[in-house]
Amino acid sequence: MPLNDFQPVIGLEVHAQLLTKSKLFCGCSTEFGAEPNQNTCPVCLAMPGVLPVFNQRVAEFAIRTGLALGCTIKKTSVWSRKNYFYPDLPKGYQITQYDQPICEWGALTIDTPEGEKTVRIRRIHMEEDAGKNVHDAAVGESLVDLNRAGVPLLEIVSEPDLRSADEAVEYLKALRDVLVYLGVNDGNMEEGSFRCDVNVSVMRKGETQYGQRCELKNINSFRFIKQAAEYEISRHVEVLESGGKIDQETRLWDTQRGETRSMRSKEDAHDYRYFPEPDLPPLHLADALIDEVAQGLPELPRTKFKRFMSQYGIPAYDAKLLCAERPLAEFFEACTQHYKDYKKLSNWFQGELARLLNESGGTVSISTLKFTPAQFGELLSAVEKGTLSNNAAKDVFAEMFREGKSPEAIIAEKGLAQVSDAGAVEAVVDDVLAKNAGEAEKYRAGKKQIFGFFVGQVMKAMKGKGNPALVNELLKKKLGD
Ligand SMILES: Nc1ncnc2c1ncn2[C@@H]1O[C@H](COP(=O)(O)OP(=O)(O)OP(=O)(O)O)[C@@H](O)[C@H]1O
Ligand SMILES: [Mg+2]
Ligand SMILES: [Mg+2]
Repeated sequence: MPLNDFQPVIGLEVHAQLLTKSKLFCGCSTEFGAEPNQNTCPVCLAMPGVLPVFNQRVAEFAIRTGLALGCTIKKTSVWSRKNYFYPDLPKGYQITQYDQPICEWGALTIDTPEGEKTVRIRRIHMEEDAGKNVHDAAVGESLVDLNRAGVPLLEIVSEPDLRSADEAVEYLKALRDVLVYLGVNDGNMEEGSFRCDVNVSVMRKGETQYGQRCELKNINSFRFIKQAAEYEISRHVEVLESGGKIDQETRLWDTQRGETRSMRSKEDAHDYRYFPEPDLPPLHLADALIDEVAQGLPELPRTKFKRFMSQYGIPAYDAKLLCAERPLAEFFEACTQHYKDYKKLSNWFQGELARLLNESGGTVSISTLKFTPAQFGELLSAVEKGTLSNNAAKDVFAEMFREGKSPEAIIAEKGLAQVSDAGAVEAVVDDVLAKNAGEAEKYRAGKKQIFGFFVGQVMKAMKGKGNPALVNELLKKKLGD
């Protein structure tokens, strides 16, 4: 298998749209989904003579991201012009950062089958997004929407430290989780607010010199990223095995055909004729601002995940699911104040809660739940105490989810309380055994398989509300087991 003779090498450039209200250099809204060209002004339309004004919030978001990823925050960074022509870029250049970005040298830890791995992050810089070309084949027109022009982006550039498509996907998932936790990005790949260029090369095993890379542009799902990277790795191996050579290229992923296709030969930095942006001074950051941002950093997903395992004694699988989203993790922690069997609590999160959220089709989220952590705790405690059967608890929970009533009120209203009073259950057991004396005789004589029949009779008499453990226990006792 020739593939095994080669080592894939992958480096990722992530473009993350920042969740600021206004654009990078003007006051236009960054909101997604507005009518085309609604969120524009002379600055982002690139009218002659306009000047950019830097949105300070963007620096705060960049610092927050840089600190979370362990980067050095540069006290001085510089804006540059990256020149290229495209219809969605009316200025003819993009304002970005080049040789002096705001953050340098950080890292992100990911899980691989071989254990934890640290992927180096070379740089994070701020830049403006371009507009969007919309190709309408039906009318045979290409249209330009400039709502996105000037929306702030962070470009987060990894070192070529990834060694497989799976590792690349792990890195992207971990990075997306961090950005969403920080509140700087919404993580939405479909809408393009989290996008990624995948740089792929291969080298023969044992070599130290990296091969020529190809850059796969803007792939909008983890699944496609994995497919595209794997396709590209095989393509490189095939070309090299047959004596060919890889050209530095920008390639597209064709979802329909499941293959990558050449788009253009990859430009080198000199093609862009980068130079310092004359309309913006270098950005100087005060220590006080960096300190303030550092103070406000939340606990990050990986730290939280590890803490959940140790503090609550739950398996990695559970901790991972619970920490996938910050509101979910926070709600779980709030519930732990009211119910102490953390594994059982986690099971309810994965089972009933996840099911109901899913069934709501997105109309209910963790942040809009109608019941409180205390009520969730009350419900589970009622099951624990035997006041409520597990099945009845599911009905009560669904009602809490829909109506936001307290479990106590629902249990009373629906008459769901389970009978755990030994005297009351015993009376019914005695009655059932008296009415079925013949069957009881057979049981005592060895026909043990009819035990379920007695349980059924007792439950029927109690309209399903007998505490099952107690019913079983008393029946066994009375039947002489
Ligand atoms: N031989 C290689 N194989 C795979 N990836 C590589 C290789 N060399 C560099 N890379 C990766 O390619 C990416 C280069 O990104 P960078 O932003 O520095 O430059 P660029 O792609 O030339 O610029 P642009 O932002 O204009 O696309 C990095 O993520 C880096 O890790
Ligand atoms: Mg880049
Ligand atoms: Mg690139």
